[in-house]
Amino acid sequence: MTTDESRTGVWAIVPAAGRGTRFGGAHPKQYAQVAGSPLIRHTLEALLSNPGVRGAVVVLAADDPLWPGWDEIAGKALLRCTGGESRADSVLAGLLALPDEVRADDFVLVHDAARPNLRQDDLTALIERGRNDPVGAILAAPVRDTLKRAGNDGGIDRTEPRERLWRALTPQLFRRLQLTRALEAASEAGIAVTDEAMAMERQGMRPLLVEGDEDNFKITTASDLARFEFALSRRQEEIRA
Ligand SMILES: Nc1ccn([C@@H]2O[C@H](COP(=O)(O)OP(=O)(O)OP(=O)(O)O)[C@@H](O)[C@H]2O)c(=O)n1
Ligand SMILES: C[C@](O)(CO)[C@H](O)COP(=O)(O)O
Repeated sequence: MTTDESRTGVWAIVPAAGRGTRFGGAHPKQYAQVAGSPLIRHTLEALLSNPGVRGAVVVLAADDPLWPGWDEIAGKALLRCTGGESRADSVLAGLLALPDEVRADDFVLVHDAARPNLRQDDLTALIERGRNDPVGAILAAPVRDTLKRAGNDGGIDRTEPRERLWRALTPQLFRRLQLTRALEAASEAGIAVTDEAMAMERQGMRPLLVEGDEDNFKITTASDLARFEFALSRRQEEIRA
């Protein structure tokens, strides 16, 4: 960790250019209303209200119909750029759109717009532990359920071993140039990486797993929205208590 980084915080990239096909609805899920705000607002406030985050680049679809045009949240700068066909393409676009103050070896965060329920203590832990790792780190949750491999007939083929299995979450924290090169290499090899860590692993690197809260789930289907509304109301009750 350089002295500058410890003083200024890290920049975040927020991929928000998806169509939300599994979610359905008339508009992309990042604009679904929860407690009076679009989902993406909850995500951006969770990120930008943390003292360890300096600003964010939101990656939007070229035809995004609803971006409200915010240029700052929680007093932090909010930039935007246009995403691509895949989430990895969108993250690459975000990396290229970061301000010049973000140096090649500075750490940057990537966090899904679709993960609004990010806890401050998890975000802070990821930044602190990731910055002290030679490669970087991701929030993740250990698998606690028994895992089944399904057959084509809907029956169970077998139970999969779950020892040392984790579910990758976001944010994921890596150095700007290393992540850019890893994503470009995966793209050139025709490999569709589903998270940033996968691109880094392909380069022979071993990102650190930082355990995060199970409630940092991704809004993927419509039922996830009700789960977030409940989590939000529970958190607001905790604050009032
Ligand atoms: N080309 C893409 C695809 C996805 N994302 C973003 O990546 C995050 C995680 O992706 P996912 O949950 O799969 O969102 P969608 O791609 O919108 O969902 P679906 O696969 O159901 O269409 C979301 O914040 C989404 O907006 C993106 O920025 N660019
Ligand atoms: C990045 C991610 O959220 C980690 O679990 C996940 O891989 C995104 O997958 P999606 O299919 O693009 O939602």
